[in-house]
Amino acid sequence: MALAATSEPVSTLKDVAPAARQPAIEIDAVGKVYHSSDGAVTALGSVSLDIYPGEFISLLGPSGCGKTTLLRIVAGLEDASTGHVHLRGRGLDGLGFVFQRDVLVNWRTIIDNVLLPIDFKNKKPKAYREKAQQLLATFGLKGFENKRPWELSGGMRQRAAICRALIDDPELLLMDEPFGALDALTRDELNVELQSLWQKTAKTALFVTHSISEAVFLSDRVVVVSDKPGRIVEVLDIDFPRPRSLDIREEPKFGQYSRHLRGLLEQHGAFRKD
Ligand SMILES: Nc1ncnc2c1ncn2[C@@H]1O[C@H](COP(=O)(O)OP(=O)(O)OP(=O)(O)O)[C@@H](O)[C@H]1O
Repeated sequence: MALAATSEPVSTLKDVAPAARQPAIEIDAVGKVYHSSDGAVTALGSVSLDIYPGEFISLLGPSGCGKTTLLRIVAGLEDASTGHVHLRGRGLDGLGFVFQRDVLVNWRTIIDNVLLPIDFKNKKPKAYREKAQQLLATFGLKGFENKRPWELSGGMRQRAAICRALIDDPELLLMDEPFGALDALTRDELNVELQSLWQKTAKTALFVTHSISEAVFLSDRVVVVSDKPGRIVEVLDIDFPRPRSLDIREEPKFGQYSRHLRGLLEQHGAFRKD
């Protein structure tokens, strides 16, 4: 395990057969400048990263460093000012997105919220209803299909939002701090459920978080992004076998990874002294 900070981002994947080495997501020198009434804000410097099929990658960085911006550019919700993103496979049609807040539609039932992407894509919801029911059952929401979002807890709503992201069987799962607003126990529970689902379905996952331990627990690689304008300062391989239980957080290696990442975040602006 090499934990030394490097100035060059590392984006190679070990132990992968050459045929599988085509990235699922290629982020090539992506930069973003926002123009507002207060002037120009450079949210992202120049970010390059290759993400391989079936990888679980976390973006970890200080508030405002451009993590959401990068995710939105990958999802095609935002244009890059410079550089480009290339998605293999189904492209944007193969994306599932889970936002910071669940953004469920209050006037739709839970199952109809899960079916929303199917409606948007003008596919026949009937064919997907059984799948929606299965997904909701997998995420502990059996019996809540016909409730409205306000009748569910925050954790349950976020589970429903994950089901919605999965309904059209995406190849790429983009998640923007999906568990940030949840209590610690629910967050742990959902981390384990997410890992299990990701392992079963072999999706490529790009996950934004502020939590060092969540990033280490879930990821194959943790990408550390510097303070605004965001750039990659290091990509850390997390070498724990899968499936991982929450007990790995007690292991010395987990502590080493966490300390190393905390040190990088301190160096790169996560803990301001002002
Ligand atoms: N639409 C916009 N117009 C102008 N500035 C924006 C816009 N969206 C984001 N920004 C600015 O770009 C920078 C990066 O924002 P972004 O939301 O990507 O950061 P982040 O790392 O996801 O933050 P957080 O972790 O707090 O969610 C911030 O300074 C933000 O104020």
